[in-house]
Amino acid sequence: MNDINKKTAVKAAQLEQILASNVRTMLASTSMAIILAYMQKDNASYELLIAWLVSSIAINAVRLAFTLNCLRKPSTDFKTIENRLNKFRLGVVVSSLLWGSVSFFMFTPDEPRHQMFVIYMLAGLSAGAVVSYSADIICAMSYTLLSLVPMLLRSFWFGDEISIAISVAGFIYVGYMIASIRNFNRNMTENIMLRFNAVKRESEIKQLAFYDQLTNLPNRRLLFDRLDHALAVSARSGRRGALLFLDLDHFKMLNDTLGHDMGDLLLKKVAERLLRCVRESDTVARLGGDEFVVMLEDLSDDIDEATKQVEKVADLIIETLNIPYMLNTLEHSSTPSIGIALFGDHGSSHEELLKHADIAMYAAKRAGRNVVRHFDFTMQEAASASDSQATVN
Ligand SMILES: Nc1nc2c(ncn2[C@@H]2O[C@H](COP(=O)(O)OP(=O)(O)OP(=O)(O)O)[C@@H](O)[C@H]2O)c(=O)[nH]1
Repeated sequence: MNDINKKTAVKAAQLEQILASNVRTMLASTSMAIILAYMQKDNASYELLIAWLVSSIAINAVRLAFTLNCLRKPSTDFKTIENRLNKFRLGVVVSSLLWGSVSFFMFTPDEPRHQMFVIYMLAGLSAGAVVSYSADIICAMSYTLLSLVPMLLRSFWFGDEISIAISVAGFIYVGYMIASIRNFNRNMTENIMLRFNAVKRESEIKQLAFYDQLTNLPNRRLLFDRLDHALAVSARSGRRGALLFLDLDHFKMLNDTLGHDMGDLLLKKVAERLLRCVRESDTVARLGGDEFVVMLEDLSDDIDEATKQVEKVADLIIETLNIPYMLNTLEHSSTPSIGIALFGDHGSSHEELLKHADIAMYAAKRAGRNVVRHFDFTMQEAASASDSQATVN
């Protein structure tokens, strides 16, 4: 997992967290703006108060609409996430500047109760910001500092003894808040990384358990899983399916003459070509060595029609795999032998189907290779007879 994925995961989680709490925050902030404006109606210029209130409500409405839009259309793209985070931060800065501006026109040293009320409101708001915005240190810090500190400074310079005491207490409070924001933010980032690493490990384990490491195709275990599912679906719907068992001809010779690495390269190229021959809903698996299996699903319910459909794919595979390969600088020709077994007609369990497709593939080898053979039960008798012959000998 690369750095960009890690960064994206962290930023996405940060954004998700701040967006999730922002609807509540916007409603609380708007209510507090209305209450504050009402309470200060006799202590500030009426025009300024109305302008401030309207601006606060407008910016909160824009931020709310932005939040709802992001929540409705989540993104996993790094650039989009970063862009949204920056816009969100801009909204936070504008909001906190508006709250900070309160210190210029709602500063009432002659009305200590009102003065305390304003400071109490701003402190409450910034405490809310620690909870809501700590996932992003820039949002949390700017909200706390820009909204509360201007009022504390004014109280300190222009207030009486009690205002100065409140201001000093306020600065201690801001110091605690900054420490909390940093702790919360560090813990959250660590949590995100732990979650991210756990997901990454899980996907690596799945990859090892269910996929072939050389070609990245599903392995035998995943093929059987999908085959069991496909057989159940086919039995219910009546739509047929098929297994194509494919073995490369004289693959050993390539290994012996050009080396194992060239053999590996051919196997990878064969896997790529096979994937191009089938629909996305079909499965191409590697059983091991030079053996591949293609599982076709959702074929016609009519046996003749289904047989034609499978033959068409098998012919396409033969044609595609017969095209010479470039193995580094060497041109190499390879052919496959293919055996076909149809769901239901040639077996109703994964073991049976695979065995029958394998028997058909051996019939294709015996027929001279680079051909397709359909399974029929006489092949099985022949295979059993030759097995018993081998045992007797
Ligand atoms: N390069 C490479 N070779 C492998 C791998 N796994 C198995 N093999 C080799 O694949 C070859 C399989 O050969 P076979 O299918 O038995 O024989 P063949 O030469 O293809 O002959 P026919 O199948 O009868 O046409 C053996 O030489 C194995 O050692 C692998 O992961 N990479």
